[in-house]
Amino acid sequence: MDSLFTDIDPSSTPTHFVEVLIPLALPKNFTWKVPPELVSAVQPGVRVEVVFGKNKKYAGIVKRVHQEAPASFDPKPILNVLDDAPIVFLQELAFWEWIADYYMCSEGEVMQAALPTHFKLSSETILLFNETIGEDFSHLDLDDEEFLVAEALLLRKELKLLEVQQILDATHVYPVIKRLLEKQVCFVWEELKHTYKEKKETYVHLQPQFQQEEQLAELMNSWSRAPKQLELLLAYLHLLKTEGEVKQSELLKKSGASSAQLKGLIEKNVLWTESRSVDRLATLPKNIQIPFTLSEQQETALHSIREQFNHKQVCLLRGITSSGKTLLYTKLMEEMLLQGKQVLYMLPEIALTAQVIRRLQSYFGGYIVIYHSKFNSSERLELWNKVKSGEARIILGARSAIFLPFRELGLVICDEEHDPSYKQQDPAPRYNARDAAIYLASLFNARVLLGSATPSLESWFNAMHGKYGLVELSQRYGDIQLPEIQLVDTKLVYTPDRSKPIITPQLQEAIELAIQQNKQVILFQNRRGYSPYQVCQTCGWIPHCKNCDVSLTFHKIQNKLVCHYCGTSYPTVSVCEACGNHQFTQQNFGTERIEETLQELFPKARIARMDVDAVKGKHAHDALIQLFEQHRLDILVGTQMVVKGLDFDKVALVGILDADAILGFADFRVNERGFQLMEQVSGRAGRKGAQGLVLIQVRNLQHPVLLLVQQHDYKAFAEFELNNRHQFGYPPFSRMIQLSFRHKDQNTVRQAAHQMANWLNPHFGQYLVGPAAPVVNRVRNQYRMELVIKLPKEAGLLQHCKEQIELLTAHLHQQPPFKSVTVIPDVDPL
Ligand SMILES: Nc1ncnc2c1ncn2[C@@H]1O[C@H](COP(=O)(O)OP(=O)(O)OP(=O)(O)O)[C@@H](O)[C@H]1O
Ligand SMILES: [Zn+2]
Repeated sequence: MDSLFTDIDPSSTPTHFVEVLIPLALPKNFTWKVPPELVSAVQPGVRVEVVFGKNKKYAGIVKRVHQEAPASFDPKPILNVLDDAPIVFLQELAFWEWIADYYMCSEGEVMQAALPTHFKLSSETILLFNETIGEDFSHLDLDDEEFLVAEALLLRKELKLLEVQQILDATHVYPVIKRLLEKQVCFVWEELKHTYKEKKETYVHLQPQFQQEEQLAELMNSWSRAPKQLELLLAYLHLLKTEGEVKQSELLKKSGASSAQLKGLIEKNVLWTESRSVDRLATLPKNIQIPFTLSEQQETALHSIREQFNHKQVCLLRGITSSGKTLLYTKLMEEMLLQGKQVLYMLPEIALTAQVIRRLQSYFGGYIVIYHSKFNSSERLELWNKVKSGEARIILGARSAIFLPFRELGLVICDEEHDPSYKQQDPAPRYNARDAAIYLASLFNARVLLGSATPSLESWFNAMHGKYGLVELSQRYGDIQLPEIQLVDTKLVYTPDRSKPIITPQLQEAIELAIQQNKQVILFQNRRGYSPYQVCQTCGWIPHCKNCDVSLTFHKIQNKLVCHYCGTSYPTVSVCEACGNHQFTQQNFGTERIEETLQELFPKARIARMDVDAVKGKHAHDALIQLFEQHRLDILVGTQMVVKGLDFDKVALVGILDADAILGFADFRVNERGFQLMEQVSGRAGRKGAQGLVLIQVRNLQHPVLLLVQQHDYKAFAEFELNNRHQFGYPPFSRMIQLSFRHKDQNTVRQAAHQMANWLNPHFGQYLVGPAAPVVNRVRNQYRMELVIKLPKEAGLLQHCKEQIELLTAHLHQQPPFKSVTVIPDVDPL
């Protein structure tokens, strides 16, 4: 794909122009002129240095080289070409264009999201000195200019690109920086979003000369008189086989050997050790080892998927919880690997746990690489290059992995395809990775497998109407029954202050029984913190955030009130600001309070909480999962986090503590979300051995969704809910675009939203909903209004509507009072 523009002849006279993407939200791409001496170096996908605006410089990406002089202005020349070969392929450029177009943002914004930091340079960029390089640059082969900047970096530790400009002749800066980055003299500074500590671990490897079986056998034969060493080596080989790679700590534990004995083997040049960050991309041997065979049902399903792929690009696999969907994916991945194709395997971010990673690594060794948001920029770059070169073959990643530079993509697997976290909310591009992946795959003529026990209604609808293929797995692996679901009526439970009971007697009994039988329990509540709000007992006053229009959540452990929208925390209140009274009640309950209650009820049980407060950073999350997996915990209480794709053997009981809160949400997707959540969390129970039990605590027992969850009847649910959607013209029967208006003044934002609605009215009047203030109408001191357009699925209508919105937004911004109103379009909002 590294194709050059072959029709460009540098000696010919016509002027060449380039359309360049720069990382800004511009209404359209800009054009620059190519000076004759640079013509031979420009091609789509390379970076060029350009000046934009008064004096801002950017490294932009060439999208197109052409000879059509712009009619209305004389373009400035590009200053430099930074890359010899394209850093992105033509497919990426086409993909970015599609995303920008479909999700209504600029290609520059897509580029900003897609590229590793390392590639993104602008006048604002800050360079950080790489301390590990030391003070001696002699081995780095720096030229004079590189040396000058390296010296300055050593001295100052960080430099703005503008400052580098002052050090060097201004025309040279970007190419010099590019080379210094490649030589790792410096890094591009990026805002550190995750401040967890890097965790180091020592890994043990076999020296290459013993990786051949014969040599190894010979070595072990010669050791008959060194049993301890032999034992150590055997333990090593065993761990290698089961775990994929060997940690020093585990090896010593398993073999019972001492560090001195291990050191002996290292000195003998049999083993070697390496200390690396746990997240660092593992360099496992490249081999495939798939130790299981599919059940008859799984085999049939695999067959059907292949069959569907013969004539459909996308296939939906609906397999009930614990039916073994992962194993089907594994077989398909193996096939792709053997054909020399790449596979993108997507999972929601929080499902990307060590449990999943370890399993896949044991099947595919070094063929598999992992990509998620916790990686730092050099790791991302390393991975980027591995994908681009084709070395990485199976890419396991979260949403943003769709932006990697695939070379020969053959298959995309989107697991838990219904998961809302595939949709990026902020900032632009507000894409849905599942849907975007389907477009991406089409550029490669690759296939897409969507998998879920509870598919989104959009995908189900597409499968029902033949747009996608459909394959089903309707039995759990090992023919275990789906768990029995019982409803517990919380109205019948007395509490002194007439609040909702946290743990009903029935649930308490079931937990006791499970623990007695040496089983585990998962409890689900979709609220974190201690209590969602405190209410003044006398006048009903509730403490609110000063920046947002929401009540504050009490966090008992920190002893603070926290706003879950902007993150601001406040001291707890003891005096009502309205009436001066001192008595408050805690309304409802979050995970913190449940944990506290459990500790009182089950003082001997080992209890842990899994929510974003309890597991800051990925390691804490993984550590908890491991504790639970090893049965060093009895009860796990958590939010959404406990729902995603976890596979534990010993969970006999699942409790859903407040189903009314799940089903009482004001959103047209509430039933769908409720069904998915309850079915998925139920699915954690009884995966191995005996049938599990689920208790759902609820007031409104008559809710139709509950009955369907109880019967595990996804199809009936889908039919019921599709009926509702049809009646009210919601997706999948329409396409939605949501316009969000934000401004610090409430009147201005209201007027702007109404103005926009009036303008849209003649064309789209019958499809407009609102404008209206959302439930939380002020966040971070910005007032919000929303206008929703529900478009019938008619050819051309969506495009026409997007064009109108863009036009009218520009128009709105020309009206003086609305100049600074932010208008955010969101296509297919979730
Ligand atoms: N053919 C098989 N051989 C051995 N074990 C299997 C087989 N199929 C499934 N299993 C086991 O059954 C369990 C459930 O499989 P898996 O996790 O793939 O289910 P799933 O369909 O992804 O469920 P969920 O949607 O709940 O995540 C796993 O522990 C898996 O190893
Ligand atoms: Zn707030």
